[in-house]
Amino acid sequence: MIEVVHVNKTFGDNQVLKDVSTNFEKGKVNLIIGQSGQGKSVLAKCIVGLHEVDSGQILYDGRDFTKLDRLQRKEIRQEIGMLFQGSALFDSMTVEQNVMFPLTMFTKMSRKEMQERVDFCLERVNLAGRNKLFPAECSGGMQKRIAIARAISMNPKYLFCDEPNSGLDPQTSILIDNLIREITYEYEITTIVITHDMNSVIEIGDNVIFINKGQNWWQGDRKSIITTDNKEINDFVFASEFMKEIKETMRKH
Ligand SMILES: Nc1ncnc2c1ncn2[C@@H]1O[C@H](COP(=O)(O)OP(=O)(O)OP(=O)(O)O)[C@@H](O)[C@H]1O
Repeated sequence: MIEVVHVNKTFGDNQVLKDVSTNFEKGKVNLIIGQSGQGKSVLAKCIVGLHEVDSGQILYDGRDFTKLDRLQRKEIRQEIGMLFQGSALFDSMTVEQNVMFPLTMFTKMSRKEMQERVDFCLERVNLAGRNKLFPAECSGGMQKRIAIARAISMNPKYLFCDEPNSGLDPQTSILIDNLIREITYEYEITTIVITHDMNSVIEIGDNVIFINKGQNWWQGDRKSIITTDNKEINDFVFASEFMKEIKETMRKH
């Protein structure tokens, strides 16, 4: 579990995060949603230590990241898998080399152990045998799955996904969402997904955190999002006529 406790973050005279407290639960898909510019990325960057908080605590299973020194932070960072927007694969490396990269950087595994781990991770994302391809030879959905294989290669306790569905067609988005959910449940990972995809909210939102005006405005699961009367979240999630219809249909059942 990751706990965020009374976190504040200001840039100049712009207070972006205002006393944000929330929990990201273990073995669950935790979604951060909200309009553009409300502080989602700043919150995520504070959690992984890319921004220092002004005040407050970030607890990784009880370990206060804000109080740790560089080496202690490094230990926690090695427990974090990152899935970046646009996959961020190395174009000059093969699929296998991309997935192996964190293992060569951060572990003392033998070549054989690394190979076994890479094969296992590629198998897990349904890319067995695609080891020698280059990213340019792979579709957008495949690239995302390679990035997921790389993110889980170190057996992470925590998984951060920044807009995992951006640039993907609806069907492939569902496949990626399902994969993220399966992996989260299977390995009991604390997964945090920043998303603008309302389909993901309804499909995989075990714990949804709605950031509005720099605050944790609303929090609940995908079922309570259907029934909430909170105006701002309703306006945001059910903005389109299509989403309004889905809400009405789901409310009736
Ligand atoms: N490094 C920075 N320096 C100064 N201001 C920043 C910095 N990073 C973010 N901000 C400001 O913080 C606010 C929130 O930005 P943030 O990137 O968290 O929004 P977001 O909710 O993730 O939006 P989007 O959905 O568009 O990615 C914005 O006003 C932005 O200008």
